[in-house]
Amino acid sequence: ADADLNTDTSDDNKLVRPKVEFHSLLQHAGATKDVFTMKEVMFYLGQYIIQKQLYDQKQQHIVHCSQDALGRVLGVDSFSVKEPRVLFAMITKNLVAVTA
Ligand SMILES: C[C@@H](c1ccc(Cl)cc1)n1cnc(-c2ccccc2)c1-c1c(C(=O)NCCN2CCN(C3CCCCC3)CC2)[nH]c2cc(Cl)ccc12
Repeated sequence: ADADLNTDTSDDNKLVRPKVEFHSLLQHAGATKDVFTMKEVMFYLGQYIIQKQLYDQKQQHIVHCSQDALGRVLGVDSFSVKEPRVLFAMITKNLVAVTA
C-alpha cells in the first residue's frame, strides 16, 4: 500500500514524490525535479491549468479536465478550486510521501 501520506494541507513543506503520469503533468508545467513540497505541487498544477486553459472563462474557479490527462489522473471531469479538501484528496492519491 502507498505510504501513509499525511495530507495535512497546512504543512506546505511536506516532501512528496509524484507518480509517473502525474509527474509528467508537473513537467509539462516546467517542473524539473522528482521530489516536491505540496506547495510546489500546487504551484505547478496551477501553471498547468492556466497554460492548457482548462479553467472556465466565465466561472474561473471551475476547471474542466475531462478531455485532459489531468482529468485522468484526478479521476474527475471537472472540479472547483473552491473545494481544496476535495482537490487535495484527489491529488494525494497521485503522490507518495518521501520519508527523509
Ligand atoms: C489559491 C489557489 C489554490 C491552491 C490550491 C487549491 Cl487546492 C485551491 C486553490 N488558487 C486559486 N485559484 C487558482 C487557479 C484558478 C484557475 C486556474 C488556475 C489556478 C489556484 C490554484 C493554484 C495556485 O497556485 N494559485 C496561485 C494564485 N492563482 C490565483 C488565481 N489565478 C487565476 C485567476 C483567474 C484566471 C485563471 C488564473 C491563478 C493564480 N494552484 C492550483 C492547483 C489546482 Cl489543482 C487547482 C487550483 C490551483
